Amino acid sequence: MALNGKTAVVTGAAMGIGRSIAELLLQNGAKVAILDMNEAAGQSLVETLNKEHGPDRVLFLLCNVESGEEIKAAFQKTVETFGGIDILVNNAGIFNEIMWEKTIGINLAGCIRGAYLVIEHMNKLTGGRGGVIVNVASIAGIGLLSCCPVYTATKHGVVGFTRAFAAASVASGYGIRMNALCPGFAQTDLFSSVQSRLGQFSNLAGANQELIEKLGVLTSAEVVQGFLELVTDETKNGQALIVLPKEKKYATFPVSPTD
Ligand SMILES: NC(=O)C1=CN([C@@H]2O[C@H](COP(=O)(O)OP(=O)(O)OC[C@H]3O[C@@H](n4cnc5c(N)ncnc54)[C@H](O)[C@@H]3O)[C@@H](O)[C@H]2O)C=CC1
Ligand SMILES: CC/C=C\C[C@H](O)C(=O)/C=C/C=C/C=C\C=C\[C@@H](O)C/C=C\CCC(=O)O
Repeated sequence: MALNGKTAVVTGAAMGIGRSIAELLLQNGAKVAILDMNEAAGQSLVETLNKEHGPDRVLFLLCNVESGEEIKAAFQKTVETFGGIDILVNNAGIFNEIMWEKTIGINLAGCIRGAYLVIEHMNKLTGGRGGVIVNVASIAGIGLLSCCPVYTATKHGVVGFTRAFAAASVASGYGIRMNALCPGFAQTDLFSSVQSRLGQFSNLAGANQELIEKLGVLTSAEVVQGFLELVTDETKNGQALIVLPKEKKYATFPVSPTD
């Protein structure tokens, strides 16, 4: 898929990794709808991006991914403004082992909500032109982080949903690909807040710090280096791309009887 002229929706794009993804898409010629619940940050970013890329390439829509109605309205406004949706990036996420139900509602349920609500705009069986969905999971969706079992569970859920949705879409003829981006630690507001949101297993903060020192910390710009291939390479479907400071690699999974 060539990006020039395509329309992308990025959730949680007012800052952090989502902002870097939106900027990369704009730099490659796409039009971008930025969905976020942080109105001040979203409006400020759009003003910046309008100056850099012109007034008709980027749109900010206030949207909480915990609400199906808000996602549905944002997708409809995007279609009315840009004429369709070719790319969805389910990026919005939080880290909070104390408010763990909220973490599940945003990281996993928010990702599923976005995917299921964008189908009507992409599905080739109902007049769509196909498309690609990238879910921002984490390397904690492949291995585990003992200090945060709920966050780990949400990201494992995102990876599992990605692989199963990708297979179902092919089997159904939707023409929609789905892949997961699985970064390691990255310097963002979420990362900075982790220590104060560890909850049940906050006693393991030291082990987490050792892991951070061992693996290093990515910038948001480094995180999205692998993102483009998940969108543009039409052979990538149901894949999970791990991005660490020293390497990028596709995760491998045990062969299952249903493969
Ligand atoms: N920072 C890190 O170390 C890593 C982050 N990730 C994942 O990357 C994604 C982005 O995280 P960061 O950029 O680090 O976080 P961040 O906190 O810097 O940015 C997250 C953005 O999402 C928005 N957001 C949060 N909840 C929302 C909701 N309910 N509805 C709409 N927008 C919402 C926030 O307002 C913010 O603009 C998350 O899914 C996170 O789990 C994955 C691996 C590593
Ligand atoms: C404590 C959580 C800190 C930040 C949250 C952030 O959003 C995030 O997701 C960071 C994840 C970082 C994980 C770093 C290392 C994980 C290591 C083990 O889980 C091994 C994982 C996978 C091995 C896969 C492989 O190498 O093939």
